[in-house]
Amino acid sequence: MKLECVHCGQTRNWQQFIIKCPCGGRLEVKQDVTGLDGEKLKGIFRERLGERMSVYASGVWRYKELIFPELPEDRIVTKYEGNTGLYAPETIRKSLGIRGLYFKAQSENPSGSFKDNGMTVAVSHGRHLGYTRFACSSTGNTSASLAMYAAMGESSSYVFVPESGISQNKVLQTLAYGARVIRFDGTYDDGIAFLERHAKDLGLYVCNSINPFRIAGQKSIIYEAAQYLNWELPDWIVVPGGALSNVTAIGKGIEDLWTLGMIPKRPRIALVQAEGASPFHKMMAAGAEELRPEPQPQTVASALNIGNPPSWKAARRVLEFCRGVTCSVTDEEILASKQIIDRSGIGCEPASAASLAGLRKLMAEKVIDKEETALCILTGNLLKDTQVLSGMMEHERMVRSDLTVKGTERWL
Ligand SMILES: N[C@@H](CCOP(=O)(O)O)C(=O)O
Repeated sequence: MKLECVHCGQTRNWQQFIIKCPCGGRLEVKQDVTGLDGEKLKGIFRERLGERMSVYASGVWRYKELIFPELPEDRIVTKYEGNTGLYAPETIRKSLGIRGLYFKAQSENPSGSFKDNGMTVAVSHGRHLGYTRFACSSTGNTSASLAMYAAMGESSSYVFVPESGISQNKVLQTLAYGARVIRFDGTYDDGIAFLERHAKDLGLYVCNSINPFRIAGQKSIIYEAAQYLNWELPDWIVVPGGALSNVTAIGKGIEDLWTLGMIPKRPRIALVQAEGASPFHKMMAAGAEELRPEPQPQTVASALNIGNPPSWKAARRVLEFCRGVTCSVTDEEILASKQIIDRSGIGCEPASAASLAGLRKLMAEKVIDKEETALCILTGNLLKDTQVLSGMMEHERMVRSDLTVKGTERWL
């Protein structure tokens, strides 16, 4: 495994980790999977499904050969992340009129979001290199995940959290795991810029998705979905997009499976952004060469409140590889889809519901055909954002009762 700069192409080994190449480019993990035997791997991954309390019981480290083969097992910090549900909600499928529909609930991860898939790898790597101080900029899910793994690894975490536009629950979760929370006036993007400039001097190991080990771990989301579906993925993978780490990781994961002949066809990716924070979609729709950052991103889906997504170049490359499309959806569309997902019993945070909102929109626009199949990625847990929930709460569904059988017609 090597780290390669996406800008100048310079490579370094994974022990010589830095968050940004001296030329200013971002680093990517380059792993040559061509020597691996896809069929043999399927057998190994199948056997590991029976593991309990070993690192291979994790739904990330089950795929270690494709993620970080060099890392010694005893350096892994795991909470048996991954292993999340794949659901086929029949009522929603029927109401959409699509041939097949799945939800992959990354919200069922130990800290309640998909960040755990990547964080276990980043924190394990950092600790192996000898770091004891970990940091991130966050709208809340990344910080909660980092704080949890840092605590598991008996290390410290320092998280930079914007003063506004984020969910208080996530900050409380982060504090509860013992992180030092540094609040600031600005956006997630400002926090990233600060860490890129100062983390090295402060001795901090950065755990945002600009860290390529996060992306390597998040590839497991699509490996797991493929394994659960007997190595045959649906026609479309629908992914919400803020910082764009998920779409990047899923695209790279698909590329690995395809290169190794482990899947018979390459699914397409649909990337969905919230309208008030959609610089990537705007760039793609305009056929522009460069992303124009949005200084004031604004959406009810707080996890998507990102105006300058760090992974946009990598995301564009994977969309090319997967013949991807992009779209944006309004806050109203997001909340309407969230209600559908919540009432199916699966539940999710607002950002996750952008996937279903996007699927509905792309079907209405006939980009996705009803004869096709789709898998929506749900990124965060329903209880991650109770502020939004109380705003949505329908009080007419609550009634008072004096606990006598009289008046039951009001609620029965
Ligand atoms: N929604 C994210 C913001 C992006 O974070 P990153 O982990 O991709 O850097 C959050 O939870 O902070």
